[in-house]
Amino acid sequence: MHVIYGGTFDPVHHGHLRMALEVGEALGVSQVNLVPSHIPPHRGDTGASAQQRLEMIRLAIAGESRLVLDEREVRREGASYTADTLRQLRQELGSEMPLVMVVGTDAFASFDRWRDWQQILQLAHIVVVQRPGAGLPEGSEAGRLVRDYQTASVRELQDNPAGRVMVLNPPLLDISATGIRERIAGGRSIRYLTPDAVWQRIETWALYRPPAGQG
Ligand SMILES: Nc1ncnc2c1ncn2[C@@H]1O[C@H](COP(=O)(O)OP(=O)(O)OP(=O)(O)O)[C@@H](O)[C@H]1O
Ligand SMILES: O=C(O)c1ccc[n+]([C@@H]2O[C@H](COP(=O)([O-])O)[C@@H](O)[C@H]2O)c1
Repeated sequence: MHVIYGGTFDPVHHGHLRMALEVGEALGVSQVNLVPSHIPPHRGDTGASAQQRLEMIRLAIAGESRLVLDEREVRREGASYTADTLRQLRQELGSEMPLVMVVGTDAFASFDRWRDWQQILQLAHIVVVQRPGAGLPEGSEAGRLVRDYQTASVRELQDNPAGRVMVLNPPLLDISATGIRERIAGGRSIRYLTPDAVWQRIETWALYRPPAGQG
């Protein structure tokens, strides 16, 4: 089973890293592949460049063999559409290998506005991770997919290449990249929200600070 976990990672933090390990363990895989977006299709500018976000992930996962950095979206450049990434992976992995995309409920809530979203389920399974405070809106397509496709067992993901939706409820850390950027902008500490090597790099690069004169 090949598991990918996409995100903006602006910056990567302990919430992402713990969630990746929890999901990897729940699915019984030895690796979870982190796929940072080059340009997230649905957001404004990122605070850190794509290369800086890659480097922070490298620092965060150094020495952790269960977490792997997949740089394909940054190398592809342009807007990063998940459907493109999954098509590329499907070609590489062949038609039989189970392919899983992990996504939090906050991001999955807008799934029916993702490019080629109907094709995504033909390419991969989706594991939806329930984030506290981020439910799936009543009557939304995302909510319907969870209800209609929801599968009970990891076994079903293993036995099929794509097309199942599974909801997981692992213990999560209440950390967001927005909270980290806001703390820095407000002159507060972000220590212990992200690995020390990432925290130090953010300091060195002076990321996420307000432009001079506005701080
Ligand atoms: N603390 C967390 N625990 C579990 N999953 C998380 C956590 N933070 C983010 N995620 C999930 O990680 C993926 C990538 O998220 P993203 O890079 O946007 O991080 P974020 O912290 O939500 O950032 P932002 O605050 O900028 O939106 C999404 O699927 C999101 O649901
Ligand atoms: O492909 C799309 O249209 C699309 C739209 C919104 C989000 N996504 C993906 O969802 C993942 C989480 O997004 P985000 O904004 O929480 O970082 C990330 O891998 C994005 O590329 C993808």
